[in-house]
Amino acid sequence: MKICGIRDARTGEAAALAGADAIGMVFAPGRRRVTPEQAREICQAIPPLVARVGVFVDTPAAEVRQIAQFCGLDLVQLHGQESPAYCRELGLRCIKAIPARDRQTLEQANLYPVAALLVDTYVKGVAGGSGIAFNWHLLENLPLQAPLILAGGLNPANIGRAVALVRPYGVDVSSGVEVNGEKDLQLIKAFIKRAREVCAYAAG
Ligand SMILES: O=C(O)c1ccccc1NCC(=O)[C@H](O)[C@H](O)COP(=O)(O)O
Repeated sequence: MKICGIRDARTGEAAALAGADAIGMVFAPGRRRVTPEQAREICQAIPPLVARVGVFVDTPAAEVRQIAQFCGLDLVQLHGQESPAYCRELGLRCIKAIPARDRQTLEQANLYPVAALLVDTYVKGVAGGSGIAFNWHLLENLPLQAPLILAGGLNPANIGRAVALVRPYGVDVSSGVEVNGEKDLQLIKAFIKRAREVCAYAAG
C-alpha cells in the first residue's frame, strides 16, 4: 500500500516503519507540494526496501528526470494528460493515474506501457488527492494489463469493502489518513492494519 502526500522525513519514515510499501511525494501545485530538497530528505529517511514515488502533473520530461535523479525516486506517478509515448520515452518506471470517469477511459488505460495503473476518482479540475471515492463497480470485469492500484477517498473505514470488492494489486491513500490537512500516524497505522487484514483474508 502507498501513503501519498508525505511532506516531511519524520512522517515518511514513520509510515514506512508502520508497514507502507511506498511513500508518495507530490511535486504538482497544491497544498501537499514539496520541493525537490524536501523530497530528497524524505527519500533519504525511508528504509531501502520501501518505494519512493514522485507525483507529477504534465511536467516536462527533462524536469521529471532531473528531479527523480536528484531525489532518488524509484517510480514516478503521472496525474495529468501524459500520453503513452511520454511514458515510453521518459525512461523511468511509471505509474499512470487514470480518472474513473467512465468505462471507455478505463479501457484506454491499457495503451500505457507502465509498471502499474492507479485508478483515482474523476473530479473536474482536480488532478488528485480529492478525498472522494468513486463507484468501485466501474472496475468490475475490467481487463487491465498492468497491476491495479486503487485510489480515491480511501480511509480506514472503507478500505475493507474496497479491497473485498475490487481486489486490487495495491491501494493508495492521502486525505483519508489526514487530520486538519496533516498526516496522522494513528490513521496511517489504522489504514495499513485494516488493509493488511482484508488482503490476508482475500488471499486465503
Ligand atoms: O495529493 C495531491 O495533492 C495531488 C495533487 C495533484 C496530483 C495528484 C495528487 N495526489 C495523488 C495521489 O496519489 C493521491 O494519493 C490520490 O489521488 C488519492 O488521494 P485521496 O483521494 O486524497 O486519498
